[in-house]
Amino acid sequence: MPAPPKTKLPLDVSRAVELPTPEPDSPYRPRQPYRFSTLCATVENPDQKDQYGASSVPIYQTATFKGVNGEYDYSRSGNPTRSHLEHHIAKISSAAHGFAVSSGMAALDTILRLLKPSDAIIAGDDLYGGTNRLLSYLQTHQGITVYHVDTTDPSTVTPLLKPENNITMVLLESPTNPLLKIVDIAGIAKEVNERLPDAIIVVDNTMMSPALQRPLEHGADIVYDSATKYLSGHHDLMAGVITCNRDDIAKKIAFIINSTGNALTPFDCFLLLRGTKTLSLRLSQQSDTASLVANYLSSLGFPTFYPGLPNHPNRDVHERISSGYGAVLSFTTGEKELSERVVAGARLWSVSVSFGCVNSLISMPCAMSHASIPAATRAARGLPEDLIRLCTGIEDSADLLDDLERALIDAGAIRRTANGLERVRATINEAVAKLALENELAAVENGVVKPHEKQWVVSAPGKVILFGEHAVVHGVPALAASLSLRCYGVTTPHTGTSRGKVGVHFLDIDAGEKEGGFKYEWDIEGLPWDAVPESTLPEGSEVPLDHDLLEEISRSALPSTVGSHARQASLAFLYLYMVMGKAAGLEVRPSFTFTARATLPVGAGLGSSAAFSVCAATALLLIFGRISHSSPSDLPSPPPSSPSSGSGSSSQAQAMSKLPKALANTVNAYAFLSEKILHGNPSGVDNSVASYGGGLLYTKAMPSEGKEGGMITIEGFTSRRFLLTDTRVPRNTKDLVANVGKQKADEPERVGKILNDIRTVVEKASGVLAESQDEKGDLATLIDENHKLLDQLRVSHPSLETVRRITGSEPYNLATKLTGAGGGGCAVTLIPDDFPSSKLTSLVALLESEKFTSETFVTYFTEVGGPGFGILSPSASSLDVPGQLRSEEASDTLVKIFASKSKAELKDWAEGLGGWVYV
Ligand SMILES: Nc1ncnc2c1ncn2[C@@H]1O[C@H](COP(=O)(O)OP(=O)(O)OP(=O)(O)O)[C@@H](O)[C@H]1O
Ligand SMILES: C[C@@](O)(CCO)CC(=O)[O-]
Repeated sequence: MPAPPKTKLPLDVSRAVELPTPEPDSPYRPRQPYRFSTLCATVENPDQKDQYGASSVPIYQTATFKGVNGEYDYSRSGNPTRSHLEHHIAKISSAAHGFAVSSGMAALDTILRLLKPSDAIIAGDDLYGGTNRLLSYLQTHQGITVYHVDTTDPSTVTPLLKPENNITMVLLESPTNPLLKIVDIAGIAKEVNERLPDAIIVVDNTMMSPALQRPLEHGADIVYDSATKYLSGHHDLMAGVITCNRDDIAKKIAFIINSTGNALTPFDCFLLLRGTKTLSLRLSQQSDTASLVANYLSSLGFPTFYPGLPNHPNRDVHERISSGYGAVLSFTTGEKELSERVVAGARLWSVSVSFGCVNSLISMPCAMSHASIPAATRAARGLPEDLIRLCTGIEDSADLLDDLERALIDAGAIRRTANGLERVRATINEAVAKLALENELAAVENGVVKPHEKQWVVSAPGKVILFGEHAVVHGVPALAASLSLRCYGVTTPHTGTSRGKVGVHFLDIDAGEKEGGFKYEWDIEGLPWDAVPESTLPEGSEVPLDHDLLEEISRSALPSTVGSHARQASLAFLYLYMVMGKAAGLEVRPSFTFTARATLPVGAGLGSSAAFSVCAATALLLIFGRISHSSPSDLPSPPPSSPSSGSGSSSQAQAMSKLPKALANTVNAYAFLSEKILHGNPSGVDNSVASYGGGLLYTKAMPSEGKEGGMITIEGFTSRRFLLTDTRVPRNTKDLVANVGKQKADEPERVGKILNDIRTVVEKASGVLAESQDEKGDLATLIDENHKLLDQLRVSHPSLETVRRITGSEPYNLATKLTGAGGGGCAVTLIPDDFPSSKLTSLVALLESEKFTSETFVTYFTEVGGPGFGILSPSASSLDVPGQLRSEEASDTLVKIFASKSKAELKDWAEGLGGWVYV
């Protein structure tokens, strides 16, 4: 186990003037300003000398003071014990002003009273339940708009910083609780100051305390702490502190505290002052222990969230403004019940809410501190139900580790083997695979091996849209989820005569599988590189498609004989290759073949184009070395969620992810470009589902209408059963989407009404799915309604009506609708939980005997809600030639096997290749 980093405690020379530094002993050996622990221990206010020289600040336990012109008259307005405390807190927080109130929430309430009705506030989407509750109250009772965005991704904040949004406050917290996500406080503060100079930046610093982080030094206007936690340290009082440098803000805060009467009582001020004297000492030991525990859990393969771990996302951002990693960490076990057993089994770790105490605590946030956030919102925000939070105290770290280990063993989360402790459950394999992938990526980054000299294997899921297809292109939300049917992509490095060429091999399309698919190679230098603009990656939430470049590639790189499926797919691949290639500016451009094959039916409405696009984007990002072992984020992420949705984008993916979210954002942004080539005017729902996986309520951004897009994860969808029927009637999404667009332009009123009706259906369906119960069968009615509305948009087809007739008739009585673009392709049928399997078998037989073209219908009974894109970890692969994927022979063998497997075998074969790492 690596030794934990020692917590560095800060030395801030810039504050020297304010410090009670003694006179220099001699001009040649001047004294340094006091270090932080000295500052903590030294309670000294030169303006308030004690009349008797008391070493400890006395408790002025009095409500009133006699006289008329004295400094104090009434303890609500001021009290000497409180003045001492406030001076001390300001001193250790690099602040000009400090205030002490009755709790952390009282501190936030005081700050939020600076807002006026119609003001708007930006806040994170991974907030403490109490903060969330207070913000929700302000929204409903005070006319304040709250934009919950993923503040760990600054690009979700920037688009909101417009004067018309009336943002007057930005509320940040870093690391967040309980997922320890890092927010770039300094970066966001700079951006806010530039764009909205009047907006106030508020930071909740409770997790770090002034010992490890002083946000006022990094652009914050107001900082508050729940002093119940580290500042007091003993869980024997409730208190909140507020610090700031601006006199105008301080004046208002003093006014609010005096008016509301929430100032801290004298006795609690005394206790808090006493606690702060040991702050530095406590947090130093607590952080060191947290680091040990985090490394221990992570080495066992538990997904562990702690900023001190080498792979913690944005660790570098944290290190820029903090001097330690804190004493809170969290981890998941993979199962809620397992986590419950671990928590119940701990002895030394007390089961308790809150943190910051000298005693170690263990809790399950979803059942405790975050229980006030509704379950659906928690899920949408990516808070795993099995998350365990640990807050380390000052006990001996060996005792704490021993106690935790016993709890993990007793709960069945780990077991002893001859080789030591081992995590029970298959997920240990994922951890190994991830480690191997990271090593491979590190080797690429360190120049040991060129990324295009390696063979990469990637995959991405197809999708089923349950509600809202077509309408989603025009701004209506859609409900969709990933499928276990996937597209797979393999890159094979070129050697010999193929060097200098880039090729594609699409095994599923045009010539078809039997003939070996479509194969083509281009002379890399012969491609129209001059047509690629210098920078095609502008700032903003969406990367636009360069139609001139597309036209040029189409004209000069593809002969007219290439069929439409292969033409579109080749165009999308070449476009991404050239855009990334130009940006990479390599002397020798990567020479390889990209081979694609899917278990999904191509062009049947199950998102084959998006799965293909995500595979191509991922493979190319790997080839160009753009996927590093530290998460890249050179493309903007998806749009932030709307205030009404109250949730961050793709947050489920984020919390559960093994591949970083920033990477998923980059993949998704490129895949969206490819989808624009394949679909013409896509909504982005298909590529988002293929990138992030799971179930999504997706809304497209409509900049022309000033509407922001967003997505939230939906759980209820993925626990249901669906039967998919492919009518085998070929259709083309691009044409169908264009046709609906034309109807909308020609008949705005008729189409506008249909779109509105679809919106109502989607809203009702989201409600039913969130309830997770559908006793009245509402979902079936809504499926039927949605199909009829799609029929009015002229995207149904007689073959789809045949599926509806069969599934809807006796004895089945099931609801069916088209899915995807319609015009043929697939239909989706909802199968109730209690639907007998014998009936299902006879229904499938009936459907599979039906046909519309020369091919009979094909049914799929596939799982929904699986992971997003995946990368095969090369060194964890169990290929015939283990660990030698780089050799030409091994590469060749891999593609040959890939092409030779039957569709039915492909999934198991690909999964059996070794360790896959997914989003
Ligand atoms: N496995 C694949 N190999 C190569 N190209 C593919 C593959 N799958 C899809 N494509 C590309 O995507 C196109 C199909 O896209 P289309 O949008 O019509 O169907 P879909 O994505 O399955 O349906 P929907 O968008 O309605 O869900 C193909 O013509 C081809 O260009
Ligand atoms: C028809 C459509 O709504 C779904 C295709 O799967 C198009 C899109 O959203 O891009």
